[in-house]
Amino acid sequence: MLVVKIGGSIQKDERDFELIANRISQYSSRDRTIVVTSALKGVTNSLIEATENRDKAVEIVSEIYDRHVKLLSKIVDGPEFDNAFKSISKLADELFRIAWSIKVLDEISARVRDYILSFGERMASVTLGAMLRSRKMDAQSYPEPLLVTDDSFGEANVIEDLSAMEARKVLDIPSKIVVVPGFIGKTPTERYTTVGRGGSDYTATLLGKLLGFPEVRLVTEVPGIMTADPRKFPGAKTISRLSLEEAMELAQMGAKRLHPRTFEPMFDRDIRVYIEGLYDEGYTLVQGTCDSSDKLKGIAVLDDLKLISVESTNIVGKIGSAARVMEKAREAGVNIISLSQPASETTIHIVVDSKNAERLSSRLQELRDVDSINVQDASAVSVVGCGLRNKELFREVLREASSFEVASISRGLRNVSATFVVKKDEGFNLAKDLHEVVVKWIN
Ligand SMILES: Nc1ncnc2c1ncn2[C@@H]1O[C@H](COP(=O)(O)OP(=O)(O)O)[C@@H](O)[C@H]1O
Ligand SMILES: N[C@@H](CC(=O)OP(=O)(O)O)C(=O)O
Repeated sequence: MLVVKIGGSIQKDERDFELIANRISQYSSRDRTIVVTSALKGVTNSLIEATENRDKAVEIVSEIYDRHVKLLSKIVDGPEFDNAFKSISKLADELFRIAWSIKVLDEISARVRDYILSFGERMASVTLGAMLRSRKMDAQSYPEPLLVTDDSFGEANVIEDLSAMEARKVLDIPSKIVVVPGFIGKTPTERYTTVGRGGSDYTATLLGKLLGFPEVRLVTEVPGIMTADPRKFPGAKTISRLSLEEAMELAQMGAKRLHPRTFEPMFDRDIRVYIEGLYDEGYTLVQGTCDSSDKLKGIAVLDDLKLISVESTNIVGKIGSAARVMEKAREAGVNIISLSQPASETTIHIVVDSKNAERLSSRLQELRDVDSINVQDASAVSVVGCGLRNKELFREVLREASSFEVASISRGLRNVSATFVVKKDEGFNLAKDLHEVVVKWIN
């Protein structure tokens, strides 16, 4: 029994669906398969645009509907086409009605936004299921969420015991393959929610856990998790195996745009997760914890950040000074990406997303006892690998970093990562140098 997740990046055209059908056929011939699908490539972004540019919402929905119908006409035949066309048109009618209302009212709530986003994955699961059936595969679509969540719309938290009951419903469906939507959930009162961008990866691993399936496969456009983003680092190589700690660190820092919680369900469960390419052979296996053969695995770069330095000689030794700074971040609703303070306690460095910097720094100005607040462009470059626990390897990484003006160094989960905060214009060069060290040590 296995879960196979089909990413949005590989759902563009007929050729993609031909390859997807072959891949699913290969896995389902060996075992019962739950297929988790993302929305077609770009559809979630278009739906988000509809919620933001509300005067264009109807037009955008119309394009999304046309795209699904055109695709269906190419990949689905006969009576399967008629059924799928009816289901997609019914979903589109519902979506058109919401698009009209947000256009007319020019207003939207977080709940309605998630409701709108849910259509991407629901339409995709109808499309993919119909395509498989039209190829005489024993498949069924179940285009409703299996995850039950709280009502934190946009980043909903999964309620595992209720989700497990909901998820088991698919086991009663007699087909060998069941296609379900990723990314979306519903509250116990049946409101649609979403679990955050990239959430289909997380849906797949979570279903693996909830259904007790030992294997999860995330099929995507790159042949596995690579030593760096291949679009920016042409020398990036596929990582053959990642320990759970390494995978969690890389996911948190945005590698393969994985949902940060993708690997959480693997804790204390014996689940193997493969990240594999649709077009090129190659995969990454995520399994187990660090072992002695693990060296360095990859780098990740966050390069649209701001470093906010709060300086004051009045806060030295005062209990609660750091807490007051953090409280301002909480009040402003700003996530802190990295944080450091020297032992002299004269400065607190906070790294945040650029878009949040102004909001936080203006809140920080309200603090008494602060001499100055400086804001500068920054990048955070992280190296990941269990080998960083080894002094020799860590020294080699530090040697590379020492050619740059490093504002702070911090270590991640179980010391398997090290993050260097530097000026934005130095970020790429540091990443390039560290990537060379990683590629030298990758095993
Ligand atoms: N370390 C990395 N390894 C692999 N891909 C990466 C990495 N960092 C960034 N990426 C990018 O992630 C993209 C795949 O993620 P995504 O578009 O979310 O796929 P999917 O839609 O299939 O889930 C790739 O196009 C790649 O450029
Ligand atoms: N469609 C959602 C969920 C998802 O996981 O997509 P993808 O598999 O394309 O990363 C998103 O774009 O965030």
